[in-house]
Amino acid sequence: MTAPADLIDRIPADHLPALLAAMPKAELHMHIEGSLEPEMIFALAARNGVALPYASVDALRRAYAFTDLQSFLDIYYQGASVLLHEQDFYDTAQAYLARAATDNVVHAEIFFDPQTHTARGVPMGTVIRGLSRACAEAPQKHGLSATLILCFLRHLSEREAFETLETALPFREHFIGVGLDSSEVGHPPEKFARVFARCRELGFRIVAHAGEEGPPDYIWQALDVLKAERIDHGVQAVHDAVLMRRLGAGRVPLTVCPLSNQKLRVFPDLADHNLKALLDAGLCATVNADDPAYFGGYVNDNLRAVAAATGLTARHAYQLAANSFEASFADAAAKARWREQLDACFERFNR
Ligand SMILES: Nc1ncnc2[nH]cnc12
Ligand SMILES: [Zn+2]
Repeated sequence: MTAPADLIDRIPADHLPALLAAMPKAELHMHIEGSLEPEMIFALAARNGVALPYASVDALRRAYAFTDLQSFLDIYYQGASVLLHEQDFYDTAQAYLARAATDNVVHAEIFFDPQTHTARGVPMGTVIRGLSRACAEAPQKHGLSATLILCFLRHLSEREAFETLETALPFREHFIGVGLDSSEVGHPPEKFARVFARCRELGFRIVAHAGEEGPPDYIWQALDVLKAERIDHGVQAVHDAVLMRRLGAGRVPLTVCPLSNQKLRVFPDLADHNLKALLDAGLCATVNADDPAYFGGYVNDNLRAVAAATGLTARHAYQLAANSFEASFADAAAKARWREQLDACFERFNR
């Protein structure tokens, strides 16, 4: 069943914030290291005896004044340095999953950056076991399903990516796919062509950050060279009409992160964000939090803010939730179940 358009259009506009919060949704673009709230960074630093270059939680929060992606990444990698033990990774994922459930997230595909940790001497197994245990418990504990996607850091070399893949393979049943993140400009997807070819041979799902700050050409490379099934961000696609047609015709999902784009000055004024244009062009765009602890909000905060700033309607809301299910790597039965929950939610708001 699909909620009929006229039913959706009868939902009063002032119900939209509540509808956005209540509707079931999948979150497909969030970095677990980016869910470390300042309080948790300080608590883990104390637990593990890690020295931080900030005197207090407030001082750390005051440092979150980013000018671009790199200015954020420098602080983000520093924050992740408090994660040392399997329990730290478990606690971090568990805190995110509990929070996501309150936003009516029914399914999460979670990025992790192993190189951030292995470079500090943390074993790969420590990272993956901790995160994976929290994901495995999520259905019972929080009523949502959760899986992991391993991301390669694109500012590092192809060789280091291959080494990371090798080190992670003994744990391959714990992650469903691979992605590409970190400093985009100057590190095009084609730098990792051979790594991703190997990952495809191994049967991993493929995603890549592209077109966050980088040009549309990076999105083409992610699609044609890496064979990415989803593009993370992708908002620069609007500058290439041929690419827009390709993304629309192929229903290639874009995992868009509005508050991230605002805070990293991709769209300094959220009113200028192009999410609505992407949706109205028929693209499979979704809304996600990226790094919620750093950018001022979780997925519902993103939905609420971008809807208010750009004038989204109930129909856009329905499309965003439906797109998030379509774009997920879950099986068809789960997708059909979530779609029914979505329709039931919209029907409740119509009464
Ligand atoms: N927005 C972002 N872009 C690239 N790499 C990231 N790692 C964490 N957040 C990221
Ligand atoms: Zn991201």
